[in-house]
Amino acid sequence: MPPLELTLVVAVALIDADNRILLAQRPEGKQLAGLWEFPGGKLETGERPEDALIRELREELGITVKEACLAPLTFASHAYETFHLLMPLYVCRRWEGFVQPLEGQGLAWVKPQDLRSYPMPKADEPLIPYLVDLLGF
Ligand SMILES: Nc1nc2c([nH]c(=O)n2[C@H]2C[C@H](O)[C@@H](COP(=O)(O)OP(=O)(O)OP(=O)(O)O)O2)c(=O)[nH]1
Repeated sequence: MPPLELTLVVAVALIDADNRILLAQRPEGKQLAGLWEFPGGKLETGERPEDALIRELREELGITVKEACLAPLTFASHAYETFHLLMPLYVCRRWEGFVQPLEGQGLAWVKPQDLRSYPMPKADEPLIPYLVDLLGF
């Protein structure tokens, strides 16, 4: 079998003042539709990961994030059937503007201990303990 193509996606756990994490629901018609994920997306050609994340947050949620407010937490490395996902996960507690579902996506602010109640893509499941460790149960 040929090796799976590597896909780089950059994502963030936005954390509010109550230590809740923002999850976004993948829209109908997209791969993994209906599952709850961390905001972010694929890099465009030649784009730096941090720039891609800042762009996605503006496009999807209407917020402005400064690169200095993005702290690396961990990453996902997961073989889906048709590609291998490598996804750095940042955390961010500071942004400008109000979070809005600009692409019609469902949004939920979720306590760390409730993350498991939201069906997530397979790649995301191993990330949950890192958030619980960071934020407490
Ligand atoms: N944003 C994000 N994507 C995730 C997560 N977990 C996970 O497996 N993925 C996968 C789903 C998709 O296959 C890929 C992200 O691609 P996407 O389709 O959302 O990215 P995009 O907005 O740049 O995409 P596109 O419509 O231009 O294809 O990563 C996650 O927590 N956040």
